[in-house]
Amino acid sequence: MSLKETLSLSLPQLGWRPVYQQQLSWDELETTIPARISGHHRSGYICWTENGEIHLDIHAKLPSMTVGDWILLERETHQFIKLLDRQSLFSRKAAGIKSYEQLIASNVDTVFIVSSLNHDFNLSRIERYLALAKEAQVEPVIVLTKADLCDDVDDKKQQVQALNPMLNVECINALSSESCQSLKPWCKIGKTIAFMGSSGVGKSTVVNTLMGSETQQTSGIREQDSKGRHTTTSRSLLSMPSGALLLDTPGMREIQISDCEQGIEEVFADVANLANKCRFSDCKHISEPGCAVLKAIESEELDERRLRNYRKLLAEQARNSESIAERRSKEKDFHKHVKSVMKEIQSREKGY
Ligand SMILES: Nc1nc2c(ncn2[C@@H]2O[C@H](COP(=O)(O)OP(=O)(O)OP(=O)(O)O)[C@@H](O)[C@H]2O)c(=O)[nH]1
Ligand SMILES: [Zn+2]
Repeated sequence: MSLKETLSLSLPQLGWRPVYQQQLSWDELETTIPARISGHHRSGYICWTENGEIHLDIHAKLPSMTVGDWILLERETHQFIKLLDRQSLFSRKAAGIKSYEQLIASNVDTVFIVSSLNHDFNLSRIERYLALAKEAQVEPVIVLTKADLCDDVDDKKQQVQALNPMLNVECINALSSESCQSLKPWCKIGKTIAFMGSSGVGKSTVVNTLMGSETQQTSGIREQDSKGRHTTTSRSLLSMPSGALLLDTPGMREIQISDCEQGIEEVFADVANLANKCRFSDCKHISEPGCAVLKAIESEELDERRLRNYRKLLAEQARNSESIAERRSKEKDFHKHVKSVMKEIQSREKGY
């Protein structure tokens, strides 16, 4: 482990706040320092502290951790002490397997769900990302890009707003710094932000515009290794000119719906509320008498597309969770098989 020179950010600039501080005992206040995981490599974690960067080697006693996590390190030796409770977590889970959870990102304050206003505009896709954000317990902001290429910006904005009147929806030209100013309220000092959205919608463009001229400097902070050579270490947490922290991992961009029922139920709370009013408690809303959902569609209170997407996402998340579970169990079987073969070889070698 070594302490390296890095951009020196104060604890509040790193996202530290009372909810983490409260988790420290009197003893820990004296003997430990807080550190935030800013990168993850095969051999270890890159941790940011108030006094610079620390590399934490992976060893068996470490819990499963991810970029964005807050941990405590022993003040002098920088030995790992504990992982602090997370405020939010993006992960992939497999249904029925408690121990299997692939962590993607934690302690994100705001996720920008990016969708473009041209031919990629798709309400169902936005709902899918909303479900992921809800499941992770992160505040979503819908960012509709390519406003400069769209003739009916207001109409499309209203369609998105109709998904939920409480939703924050911003329409921008991602190439214009002035236009991106509308995202600034979520990019304040110490706030951790992330981006989701399909390919080509303009995520990198928004990031580059928000980063301004500092992109190069921040995305690959150059540092010297012991021989004085310049090396670049990849980090997934980047400090932005506005003072916010951008959490950008490949996992975040590729995230799929799995074991996300809670998130889906929250995004489609209106459908669930209607379903509660159906005459039969096991109503499938297909052709049953007294179905409140079908009645709402008929009276145009509920968009049929929304019901279709609700069903589709529920089915998809069940399928994805199952396939993760299946793969996991095959992996386990394989490891068991390898172990038993190794045992047999060993006992043969010993001449039993
Ligand atoms: N005119 C205009 N072009 C935009 C806007 N946002 C993005 N673009 C263009 O759209 C293309 C794709 O943008 P990217 O930022 O690479 O999209 P992305 O979401 O990062 O895509 P991936 O990296 O594949 O995930 C680029 O050519 C951008 O210049 C916008 O608001 N207005
Ligand atoms: Zn019904």
